[in-house]
Amino acid sequence: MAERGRVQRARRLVVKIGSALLTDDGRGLDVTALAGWVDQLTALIRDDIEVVLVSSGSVAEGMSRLGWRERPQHLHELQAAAAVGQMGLVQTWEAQFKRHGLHSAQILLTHDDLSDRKRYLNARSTLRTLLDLGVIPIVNENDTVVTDEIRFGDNDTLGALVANLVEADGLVILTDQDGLFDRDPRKHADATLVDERLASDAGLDAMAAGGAGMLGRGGMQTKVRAARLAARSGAFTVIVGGRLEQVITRLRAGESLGTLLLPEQGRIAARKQWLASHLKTRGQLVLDDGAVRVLCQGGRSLLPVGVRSVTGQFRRGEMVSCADEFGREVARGLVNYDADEARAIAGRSSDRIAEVLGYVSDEEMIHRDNLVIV
Ligand SMILES: Nc1ncnc2c1ncn2[C@@H]1O[C@H](COP(=O)(O)OP(=O)(O)O)[C@@H](O)[C@H]1O
Ligand SMILES: N[C@@H](CCC(=O)OP(=O)(O)O)C(=O)O
Repeated sequence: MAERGRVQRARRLVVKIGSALLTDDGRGLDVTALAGWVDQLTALIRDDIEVVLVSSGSVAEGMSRLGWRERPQHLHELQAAAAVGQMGLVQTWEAQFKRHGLHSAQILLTHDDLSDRKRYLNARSTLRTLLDLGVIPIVNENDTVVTDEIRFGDNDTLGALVANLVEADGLVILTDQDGLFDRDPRKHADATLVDERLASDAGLDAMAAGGAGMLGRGGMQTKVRAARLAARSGAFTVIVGGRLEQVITRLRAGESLGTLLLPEQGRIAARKQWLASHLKTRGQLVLDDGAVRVLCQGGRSLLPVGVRSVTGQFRRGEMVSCADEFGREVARGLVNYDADEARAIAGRSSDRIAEVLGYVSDEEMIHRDNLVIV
């Protein structure tokens, strides 16, 4: 109960909606329900809360459009269904947000996009730019091209990774049950709803052991796992019934709906710990005194102008060490430019990056969120 204020205070949320909810249990896109969620999300956005939507439903909607009653066995059929269904999904989301004068954008990701450092930073910059522009990113797995080796597998995991990517305060998972119960409520009529736990609580696994619904992929197991992943960047997770009247608005008002799974540490501490665990550095940036001072005071990004020299070979997104003029390490961080580019823009002001490189991917050499002082 005590922690519900976190949901009220959140400034950036990832909201994931499952297949059964979106497609009215496989009968086809539930436009009325979708419109209801869009109305509530729009109210959040008007309140200056940034929202990224993770929408499942492409396979379920594709099956419904193609008149398939049973989930196909072959991967290429599933992928074909996803391709058909994704059209309907994005069209419907777009039309609904347009009613409120809001733009939306389709983002299809594969696991590779988030495991490759460079693509990770690109995905992150694009999502951030969309949020800055007031556009609602609508994310799904790129089902048409994924194979088993490169799939997230379920959108709960994808939702958590997106929450890590955009450093969301929280992940809200809308599903067809009112939340996480102590046992599968489809099989046990006396199951009781779990209100609040630490995401790391080992007792949650046994509760979530029942499988998924007909249309979903992961059931509660993937939702609990997603909550643990989200907790790694300090985000809370709410698992809640998407059919509850005004569910998003009521959560936002602090009402105790669904199950709240909490991280053990705050967002910034979690991120810094994650960064600090990257032991291997690929190169070194030697900073001038001004830059060293600014970084050590904390909370500031490293700009190219403060870099005197660059050693080593590294790529955008890799970890580099930052040292003062005497070679003493002062910080580490994920660098926004390849080594050759970093050399070319070192010592220059950010507004000259375009002139030197022909493009600007970021104004900072290392963004403050990706920097840890040592
Ligand atoms: N302990 C539990 N509490 C709630 N639901 C559970 C539990 N164990 C298993 N389930 C099942 O998980 C299903 C939701 O997961 P899933 O079908 O993957 O939905 P979604 O499409 O929303 O991701 C529920 O319909 C429920 O039957
Ligand atoms: N990318 C798939 C998502 C599958 C999935 O995870 O479904 P769900 O468990 O309902 O969130 C689709 O759009 O059908």
